[in-house]
Amino acid sequence: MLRVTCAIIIHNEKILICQRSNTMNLPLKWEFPGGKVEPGEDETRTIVREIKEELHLDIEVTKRLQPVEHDYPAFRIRLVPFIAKMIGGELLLEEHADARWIAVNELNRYDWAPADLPIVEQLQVER
Ligand SMILES: Nc1nc2c([nH]c(=O)n2[C@H]2C[C@H](O)[C@@H](COP(=O)(O)OP(=O)(O)OP(=O)(O)O)O2)c(=O)[nH]1
Repeated sequence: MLRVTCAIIIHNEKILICQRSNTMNLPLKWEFPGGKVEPGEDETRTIVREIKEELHLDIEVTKRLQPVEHDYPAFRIRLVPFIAKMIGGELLLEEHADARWIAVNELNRYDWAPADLPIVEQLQVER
């Protein structure tokens, strides 16, 4: 099973969502940014590292949400979501096609990676 972390980054009451590029797996799907946990790596460390590498942002994790398990045709994923706040840096996209700061009530306007749908639902309920 592929272990992946993702971050729901909050800043000025908006959430950062990112669109996967054409060349990535799940092309042009929207996601919460993050990436694969490396062997022996702590998940919190993974998410802080990935957000810095991919977006040039500094984050502080405030909460870990319930992990989601999802079966894609070619692999199975365990996606661990973290709520985080932006504490520094300036957004610069290293890998993604697009990124937007949006309100919670705009989440359902986007074409999400299937594994993210339970997280999107959870965020809307908790609002
Ligand atoms: N980052 C991220 N990946 C997600 C999400 N939902 C989802 O199904 N995925 C899938 C897409 C990919 O198959 C996998 C994560 O791969 P990735 O390409 O983002 O991770 P990475 O940066 O560590 O990978 P790599 O480029 O080093 O190979 O998880 C999500 O919300 N965020």
